[in-house]
Formats: sequence, C-alpha cells, structure tokens
Amino acid sequence: MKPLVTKNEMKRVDGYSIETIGIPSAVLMEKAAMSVAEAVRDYCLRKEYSYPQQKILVVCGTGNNGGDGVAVARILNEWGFLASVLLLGEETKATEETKHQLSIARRLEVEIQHETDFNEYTIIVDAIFGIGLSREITGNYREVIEKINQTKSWVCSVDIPSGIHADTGTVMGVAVKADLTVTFGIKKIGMVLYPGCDYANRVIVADIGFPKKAVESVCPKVFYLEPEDKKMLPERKKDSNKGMYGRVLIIGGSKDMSGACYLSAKAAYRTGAGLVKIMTEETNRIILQTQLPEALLATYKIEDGLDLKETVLKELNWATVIVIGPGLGTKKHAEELLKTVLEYALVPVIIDADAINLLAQNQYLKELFQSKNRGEQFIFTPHLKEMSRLSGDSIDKIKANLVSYGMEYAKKEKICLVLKDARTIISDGVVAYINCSGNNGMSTGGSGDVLTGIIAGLLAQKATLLEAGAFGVYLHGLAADREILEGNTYSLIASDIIKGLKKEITK
Ligand SMILES: NC(=O)C1=CN([C@@H]2O[C@H](COP(=O)(O)OP(=O)(O)OC[C@H]3O[C@@H](n4cnc5c(N)ncnc54)[C@H](O)[C@@H]3O)[C@@H](O)[C@H]2O)[C@@H](O)CC1
Ligand SMILES: [K+]
Repeated sequence: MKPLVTKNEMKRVDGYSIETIGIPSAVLMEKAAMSVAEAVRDYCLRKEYSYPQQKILVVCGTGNNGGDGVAVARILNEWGFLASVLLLGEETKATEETKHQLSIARRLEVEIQHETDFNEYTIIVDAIFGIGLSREITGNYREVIEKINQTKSWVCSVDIPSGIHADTGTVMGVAVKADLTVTFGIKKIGMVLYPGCDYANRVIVADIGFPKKAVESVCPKVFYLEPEDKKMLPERKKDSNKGMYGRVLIIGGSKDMSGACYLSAKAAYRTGAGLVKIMTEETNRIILQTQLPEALLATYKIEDGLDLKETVLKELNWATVIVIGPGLGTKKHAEELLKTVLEYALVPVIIDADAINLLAQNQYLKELFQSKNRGEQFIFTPHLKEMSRLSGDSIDKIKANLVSYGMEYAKKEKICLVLKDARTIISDGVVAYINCSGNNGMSTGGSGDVLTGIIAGLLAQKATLLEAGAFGVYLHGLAADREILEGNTYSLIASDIIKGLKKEITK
C-alpha cells in the first residue's frame, strides 16, 4: 500500500524536509535531476542510441520544476549527451534555486535558448510546470506544449506532465503527453486519475531523499494497492470447515435477469465464502440450480401477492453478509425486500445496483436507511450514474473531484463507498483508496456483479468494510488483467473475470 498526495501535501513534505529536518533544497533538486537523467540514459541504452548523436531538449519553466530541468541538461551533457535548455518565461522571475542552476549550467557552457525547432530533437524533457501549476495554461506556454505533443520525440516529464492538475488529474487547458514521468518521492493523486494517468503514461517514483518522517508529517489520506498487498487476503486455516468462512445471502435476480445474481454468487464462492445463498424469484430456480449447483436457493413468487417479510427475516438471520440489488429490478416487491433489509439486517450489507436505484427513487427508504445506519455496516457500490441518481449531483460535479467527493459522501452517510469508474474510489470517509488495477475490457455487462460477489466473499471472511472494498476492487481488476490475451480487451466478459480470480487469489 502506497500513499498518494495532493500538491499541498507534497509542498508540506518538501517544506518539512528542508525547513524542519534541514536537508538543503539544492540537494533534493540535484537528486531529482539525477533520477530524471538516469531515466533518459536508460531509455537511450535500451534504444542502443549512441550518445552524441542524440539531441535532447530540456524545456524549462522558471519555477523549481524548471530548475530540475536545467540540472538534468547539465548532468546529461556531463555524460556526453547533447542536451540543451529551452527556457520559457522571464529569467528575472525565476526561483532562487532555478537561478542558481542556470548559473551553474552557464559556467559549464550548457546551451540555453529561448526558441528552437522542436523537430531537431529525438528526446524532450518536460520541466515546464510541476506541482506549482496554479491556473489554466495560455499564450506561449500553451503553444510550446502543443508543439511538444506534435513532435515524434520521446518525452519524459519531470515530476508530473506540465498541464496536469496534481490533485484531480484534469488538463489545465493543455498538457504534455509523456512517454515516461519521473515523479519525486510520492505519486501525486492527479497522475493516477484519468485523464492525468494517460498523460503521465509510465511512471517511475524516484527516491530523492524525502525522509519518512516528512511523509508521515502530512498524514496522507489517499492510498493505492500494489501486488504485495495481496497479503490482505484473509487467512485460511488448514483445519477448516465451511462454517468458518461465512454465509453470504444475495437478494437479487428477477424474471428477465438471472445472470446478475449468478455472477455475484459465483464470485463470492470463488473468493472463498463458505456458503452462498441466492434469494430470488421462483422462475430463476432451474437456471440457477443448473448453472451454480453449489449455491443454496430461497425462492419466492411475486404474483402470489404474498407478504415476503417473514421469508426474508428467516434468511437475514441465517446470513453473516447480505447483498441486495444485483438484477433485482425496482418493482414493488423489490422495494419491500429492501425495506425489510434496511429495517432488520444486523450484519454487513452491500447495497448494489437496483437497490441503489430504489434508494434514489424513494425518499422514505433513504430516511429509513439513515435512521437505522449506525456506521460500519453498509457498503454502497454505485457507478457514476447511480451515484448521481443517489445524491442528485451531476456526473460532471462528481467527476470534477472524484476523490474528495467520494470521501465526503462516505463520511456524510456513514458508509463505505465504492464509487465505480475507470479509477474506482473506495472510502469510509476517513481515508480513500484509488484503484489502479483493471482495464477497459471491464466495461461490460456483469462486471459490477462480479465485483459485488468478491467484496461479499471478503466480508464473509471477516475483512472490514474498507478492506473488503479496497482489496475487492483491486482483486477484481487484477483478475480481469489476467484474462486479457495479447492486449485484447474487447473480448473480456464478466465470467472471464471470475476465471481470472481463481488464478489471482494467492498470497
Ligand atoms: N525543494 C523543493 O521544493 C523541490 C522541488 N522540486 C521541484 O519543484 C517543483 C515545484 O516547484 P514550484 O513550486 O517552484 O512550481 P513549478 O515549477 O511547478 O511552477 C510554478 C511556477 O509557474 C508559474 N505558473 C503556475 N501556473 C502557471 C500557468 N498556468 N501559466 C504560467 N505560469 C504558471 C507559477 O507562478 C510559478 O512561478 C516540483 O514539481 C519539483 O519538480 C524538486 O526539485 C524537489 C525539491
Ligand atoms: K513537468
């Protein structure tokens, strides 16, 4: 698990390292520049480029990002490359560090230009703006960035692609499309969210010597998971029995929709749940028994006009985890089922799909939920459209700052929110995870139902809501990545993700 920071948090890490600990700013800058120069050299070595024949342009602004760039040009020259600086902006307004770097570079006769022909260079280093970017990019800066993007050169961005907002990943008018980004110390939130992550492309996190204490001093609240976090998988004892791994009740499925609850149930089993029961309409009995004989069934007939409450209550008592929503529909009986769950459930509940739509449509259900919820019990798994229905906010508003939106909503409603998008946000209102696994093949029917099943499977094995949400989403993405053959994301279907799960569930 690694932290992600906003630009203000990163500035505080810088400040703490320099002012409180006493590491000179120039030392950090030198190490930063060295790590970028090494990345450029590695690229040339991989390409088997001979040194002097490669012309490298380092485009520098007047902030400290530009100072890094000037030092990169100087180091590359020392190594035998032909690297020159294109300096943008007024030198008199440069930071002290950048002025200092310019004077060193001049003494070593590094070429410093104010305009150039971009097509002369095989490699461009982008050191125009880093985390200090504070407004939309216009004028000459904009023209230069557009020219960089039009070249065929390989582009390496220093710290973050110039033009990407470090907190939200949005493009501030225009942004550099990098092939590689070398970022310092900690990844910035904006370079893992879309579209920022597309612009950053491959990212190297360079250790430039920020002390651990400096990072801890800002108490990061946003994280992402990595393969080593597979240790979060719940333990499985050698002398175990199915009673130890929980009982998942999935309330879902309707006449024309049996697949959703089937996928959730199968994914819950494949994640390690002890027993899974599907509560659904009688019409789904044969298909579910044929497709997933491992699942227990509790069926009901809606046309009877029966009061479902007693039947549901019996099942609620049986379950250690409840899922409500996959393929449920939003008819009257579905509303009744949700009402009963909200009223009587005492175990963790995942509110998914149509159950979210029902909450969004019925104010009395929202109020019932709010009156019953004491915290630590509910996970909501909306995609952006469902989130918008639920909160009444537009998708644009939600997307404008996905992480803080998700955190605030989770805090306000006292839930664990799994806000599904190309980068899913998981938050309990205190911290948030941004999921970085998965691929665009997952934009396919049933993918969300599989996720719900995985989260339920983890809850059944006693993961906390936040662990089940964050790790479940991560595992879901890894499983999907496993099933992509030679980059073909077109053909991925939801049941493939369950297949991938089988291969990914190892510590
Ligand atoms: N000691 C430090 O603080 C370190 C800083 N480092 C580098 O310093 C960077 C941050 O440096 P700064 O805070 O100086 O900021 P930047 O270098 O990112 O740029 C800020 C400058 O650009 C101007 N600016 C912002 N938005 C603009 C726009 N849209 N159009 C035109 N001008 C605009 C600002 O007025 C300011 O002068 C990091 O990203 C990193 O690359 C590294 O050298 C590591 C150590
Ligand atoms: K940059």
